Amino acid sequence: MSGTTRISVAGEQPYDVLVGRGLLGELPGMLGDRVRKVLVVHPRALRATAEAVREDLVAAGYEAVAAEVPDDEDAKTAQVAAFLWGVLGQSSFTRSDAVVAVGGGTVTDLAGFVAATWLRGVKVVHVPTTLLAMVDAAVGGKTGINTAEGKNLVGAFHPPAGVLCDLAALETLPTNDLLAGMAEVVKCGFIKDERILELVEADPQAVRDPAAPVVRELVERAVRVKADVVGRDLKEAGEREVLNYGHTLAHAVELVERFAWRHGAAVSVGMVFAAELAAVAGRLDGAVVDRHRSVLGSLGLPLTYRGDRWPQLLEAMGRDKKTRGDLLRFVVLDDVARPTRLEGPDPSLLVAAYTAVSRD
Ligand SMILES: NC(=O)c1ccc[n+]([C@@H]2O[C@H](COP(=O)([O-])OP(=O)(O)OC[C@H]3O[C@@H](n4cnc5c(N)ncnc54)[C@H](O)[C@@H]3O)[C@@H](O)[C@H]2O)c1
Ligand SMILES: O=C(O)C(=O)C[C@@H](O)[C@H](O)[C@H](O)COP(=O)(O)O
Ligand SMILES: [Zn+2]
Repeated sequence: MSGTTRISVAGEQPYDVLVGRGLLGELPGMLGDRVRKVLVVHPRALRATAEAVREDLVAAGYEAVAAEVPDDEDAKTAQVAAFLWGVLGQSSFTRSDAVVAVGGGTVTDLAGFVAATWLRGVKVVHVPTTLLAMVDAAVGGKTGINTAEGKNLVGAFHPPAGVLCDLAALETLPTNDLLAGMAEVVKCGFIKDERILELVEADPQAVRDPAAPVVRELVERAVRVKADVVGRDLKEAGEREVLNYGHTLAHAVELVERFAWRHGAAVSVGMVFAAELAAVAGRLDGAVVDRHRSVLGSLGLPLTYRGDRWPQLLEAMGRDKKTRGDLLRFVVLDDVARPTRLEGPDPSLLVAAYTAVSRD
C-alpha cells in the first residue's frame, strides 16, 4: 500500500483527500490558478512545519503569510477567529485568495470557519497533522468554534478545496493524541466498517506505531466512511448524524471539564455510554457493549467518566445540535454497522447508562 491514495468526496464542489507521504507538492494544485494570497494558519507546536509550507508557497509564486494560533481548544474561540479576520483584512485578502490550515482538528475547525466567514466564503485547503484531523475534522466541511455554553456552537458548513493527509506528520504526534484520533477511527468501525474493528482487535499494539501499514489502512478506511456519508448529506439533514456517534455525552464532558479532556478521549467514553444506552433500551446485545470496552480499552482510551456532574452534563446535552426542543436525541446502534437514533429516551434509561460508565 505505497504511493498516494486519492479519495473523492462528492457534493456541489467535489474535492479530493490525498493520503500518503511527502504530499506538500500537491498544495498549489489544490489551491488552483486564481489564488494569489494564502494565509497559513498553524498552532504554536507546528511553527517550523508551517514556515516550511509558507516558504514553499512563496517559492511557487504566492504571497503567503503565516498566522500562529494557540494549541488545543484555546484556538477555537471568537477572539482567535477575530485575530485571523484582522490578519486577512490587513493583508487585503480578496474572494479569490485562500486559507491553508496546518494542524490538528482545532486548527482545521477554526481556519475553516474563518475561511467560511471571510467575505462570506473563501477557499480553504486542509493539511491535517493529527490522526484525528486526517480521518475526521479536515474532511466533510464542518467548521466552527466553541462558546462558553458549549462545543462547536458557532460554525458553518464549508467544504475544503482539498485535504492533504501526509502520514509523516504523525511521527511527531504524542501517542496520546494518536490514540485520541483512534477513537474516531473506531467510531467509523462501529457505525459503518466492521473491518476497522477487526484490524484493531488483531493487533492493538501495532496501531500505536504511526509508521505501521495498519495505521495507513485505518486512515484510508475511516476517511472513506466519512467521505461516503458527507458526500450524500453535507448539511446533516439526516444520515450525517451517524458520524456524531458518542458525541452527545462527549461534548458535554469536554465542556464540564473545561476542555481538559482530549476530544477523542471524550468520544471514547461517549461511545461506551451510547452503547449502554442502546442496551438498556433493549436495542443492542450486551456482547456489542463489551466489544466497545475491549476495543477502546485495548487502545488505552477511557471507558469511564467519574466526574459526578450528571445535572451539568444533562444541561449541556440539551444544547447538542441533534436536540429538537426538549427532545434529546442520541445516535445508537442496533448492531455493529447498524446505526439508528433514539429520541427522547426515558430519563431512567439515561441514568442507567450513565451509572454504567461511572463505575469500573
Ligand atoms: N469538523 C469536524 O468534522 C471535526 C471532527 C472531529 C473533531 N473535530 C474537532 O477537532 C478537535 C480535536 O482535534 P485534534 O485531536 O487534532 O486536537 P488538536 O488540534 O488540539 O491537536 C492536538 C495537539 O497536537 C499538536 N499537534 C498537532 N499536530 C502535531 C504533530 N504532527 N506533531 C506534534 N504535535 C502536533 C497540537 O498543537 C495540539 O497541541 C476538536 O476541537 C474537535 O471538536 C472536528
Ligand atoms: O462530521 C460530523 O458530522 C461529525 O459529527 C464528526 C464528529 O467527529 C466531530 O467531532 C464534529 O465536529 C461534531 O460536530 P457537532 O455538529 O456535534 O458539533
Ligand atoms: Zn468528533
